[in-house]
Amino acid sequence: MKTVRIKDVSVGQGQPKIAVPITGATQFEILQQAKKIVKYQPDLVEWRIDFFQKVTDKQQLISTAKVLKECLAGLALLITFRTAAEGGQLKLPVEKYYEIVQTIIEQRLSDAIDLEFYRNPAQITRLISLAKKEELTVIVSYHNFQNTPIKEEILKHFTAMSQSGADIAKIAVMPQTKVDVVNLLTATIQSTAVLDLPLIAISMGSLGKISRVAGEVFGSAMTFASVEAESAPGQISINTLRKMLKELRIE
Ligand SMILES: O=C1C[C@@](O)(C(=O)O)C[C@@H](O)[C@@H]1O
Repeated sequence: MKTVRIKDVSVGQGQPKIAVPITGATQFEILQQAKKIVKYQPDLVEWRIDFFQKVTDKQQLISTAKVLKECLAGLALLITFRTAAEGGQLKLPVEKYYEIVQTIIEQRLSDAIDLEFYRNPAQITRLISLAKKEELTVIVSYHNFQNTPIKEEILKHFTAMSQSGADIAKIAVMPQTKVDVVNLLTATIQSTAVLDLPLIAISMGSLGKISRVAGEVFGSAMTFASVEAESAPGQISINTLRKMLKELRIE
């Protein structure tokens, strides 16, 4: 599988890389969480800006990102605005979403950006190109907090995402049954065999926890862990996750 760099982190090779989300509502909370997270030295930090109360205030967004970057002392930063349509915290007109994402890219506020693949295709294509031009790594994503599509559909999602020009493709879905979890894992194995980009595949909730620890076996290149605050159901605390990833290493 092709590997992709986010800052100094090589994604798509070896153990899945650990990302820890920041979910603070205020700059104070964001920096408090960041300070705690830095102590655990994950591979990446994800700032979930849909949790940030001042996200629509451009100057606040820029200044908070700058202090956050300093606080992270060199750790790679991914910025994500998860829209309400895909399980995020804040309902905004979609135009505002494009505007916020554009600010992050143009101001180079992070090393990587999450772009929701199923927003307006022309806008997403434009933002992917812009991010590449500004040298941000692009993760295109699809989330479904209700259920897990059938295996053929997951394959179609990954294939379509791989053709978008993005660097990494991510799918996070909610299982209703054990078979849903297996289908996600199978679709991930099959997709990694034919697609030339790192994939991230997450089955959420307690039923899906296995997908968060077994990425090296099934072909998922990144996993999201918690330091106190979770950003999605089923996330495992970073210390536990580290032990499990180590145990499941393929020699
Ligand atoms: O896309 C993802 C994955 C995620 O939803 C999870 O299930 O761990 C957590 C989100 O913060 C992140 O943006």
